Amino acid sequence: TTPPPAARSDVEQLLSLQKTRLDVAAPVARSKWNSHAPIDDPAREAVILDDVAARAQKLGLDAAWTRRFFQDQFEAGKIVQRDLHRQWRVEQRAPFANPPDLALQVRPVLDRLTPDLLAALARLNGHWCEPAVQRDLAELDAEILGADYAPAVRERATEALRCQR
Ligand SMILES: O=C(O)C(=O)C[C@]1(C(=O)O)C=C[C@@H](O)C=C1
Repeated sequence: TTPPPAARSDVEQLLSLQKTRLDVAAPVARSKWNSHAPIDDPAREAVILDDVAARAQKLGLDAAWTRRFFQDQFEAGKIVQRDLHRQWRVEQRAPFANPPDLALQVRPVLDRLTPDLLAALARLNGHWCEPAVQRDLAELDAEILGADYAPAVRERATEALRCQR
C-alpha cells in the first residue's frame, strides 16, 4: 500500500524549525565575539552528530543522511556567524555588553530543537520526491528562510531535502 502524501504543514514545520535554529547563530556569534572562541567547534559537532545518528535509527531515518542534514545546519549557521564577525571586524565593534553564555544559555536552545527537527524529518521521510513536497519546499523556503537569510545559507540548509532519486 502507498503511504498517504505528506502535508504542506509538515514542510512548513520543518523549515520553521530550521529557521529557529539559524536564528540561534546570531547569539552564538555574539558570545564568540566576546570570548574569541573559534566559530568552528568540531568536537561539539561530533557529539551532536553521534546523538542524532542514534536517535535517527529509532525514528526509521537513515543515519548517514541525518548526519548530513545536521552537518548542513551547522555549515549554514557558520555562514551566518562568519558574516556577522566580518561585519563587526569592519566596524571594529567593541565586545557586547551582555553576551549570552554559550554553554548555559545558547547550546541548550539548540539541543532542545534537535528532537523536534528529527520528528519533522521523520514525518517527511520517504516523501521528498513527491512533486507537491518539492513545490512546497521551494515556496516555503523563500517565504520562511528567505525573509532573513541569504541564498548561500538557504541552499546549504536545505541541500539534503532535495529528491535524491
Ligand atoms: O555550539 C557552537 O559553538 C556553535 O557554533 C553552534 C554549532 C551548531 O550549529 O550547533 C555550529 C558550529 C560549531 O562548529 C558547533 C556547533
